[in-house]
Amino acid sequence: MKYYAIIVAGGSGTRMQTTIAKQFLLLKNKPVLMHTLLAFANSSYKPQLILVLNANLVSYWDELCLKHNFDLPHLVIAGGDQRFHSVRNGLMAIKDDGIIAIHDAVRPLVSHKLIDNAYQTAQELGNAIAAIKPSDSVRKLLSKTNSEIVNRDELVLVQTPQTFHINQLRTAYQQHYEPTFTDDASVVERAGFKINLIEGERNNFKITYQEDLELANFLIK
Ligand SMILES: Nc1ccn([C@@H]2O[C@H](COP(=O)(O)OP(=O)(O)OP(=O)(O)O)[C@@H](O)[C@H]2O)c(=O)n1
Ligand SMILES: C[C@](O)(CO)[C@H](O)COP(=O)(O)O
Repeated sequence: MKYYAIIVAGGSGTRMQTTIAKQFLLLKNKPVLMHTLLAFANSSYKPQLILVLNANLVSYWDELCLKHNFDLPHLVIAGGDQRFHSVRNGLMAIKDDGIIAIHDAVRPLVSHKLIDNAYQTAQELGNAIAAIKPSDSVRKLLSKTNSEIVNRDELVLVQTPQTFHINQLRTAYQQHYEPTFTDDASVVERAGFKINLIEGERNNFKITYQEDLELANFLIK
């Protein structure tokens, strides 16, 4: 069986409001993205790595690799307008069958235990989607001035890795893009496949705002 990981890093990080996109910012003297690639490279499944980047930033990435002596083998693919298009571009680079994990470049604290569980469960069940239970209370906005409580026991917060038999993901990504496709599970579910949740990790948060980067700097080893 062949194992792959697509690390999506084609976004512009608008919510972070930094000049350099968040995936290139330094965490313990190394770009966020390098920590993420190393997490997958060091997992038991040793996946082949596919890195999706904004086409305009490929030479910048090459410079960063030289500067940080980063020589981990990986294939670089140009991203697209939305995360959906970036994943699809990465997927098109793979011709074989096997098991594929899709992971946000900006979740560098993902553990080897979670990565290994994701590959193993997807191999057995077709897919595996990391998720955690909300620890805050949750309310639904009804209007600008009105809201109502939601039963949080019926909700989970979805993370990556989202891991699939490649054929399942290929079938799903033949669909046209829809704004509700905010992750890979939503695309695969729309194609008619059952989604299998696995236990995610609280530390596997998505670096989105400045405070997330500060917390990641504190936690990363
Ligand atoms: N066209 C896009 C958009 C997003 N991503 C990637 O998808 C992951 C999750 O997206 P998000 O955290 O929303 O990143 P950005 O889109 O960069 O952030 P923002 O929404 O704040 O602009 C990130 O690793 C991001 O680089 C991507 O590969 N291609
Ligand atoms: C894929 C994801 O990280 C799962 O939580 C999330 O859906 C990405 O959403 P964003 O709109 O790209 O931040």
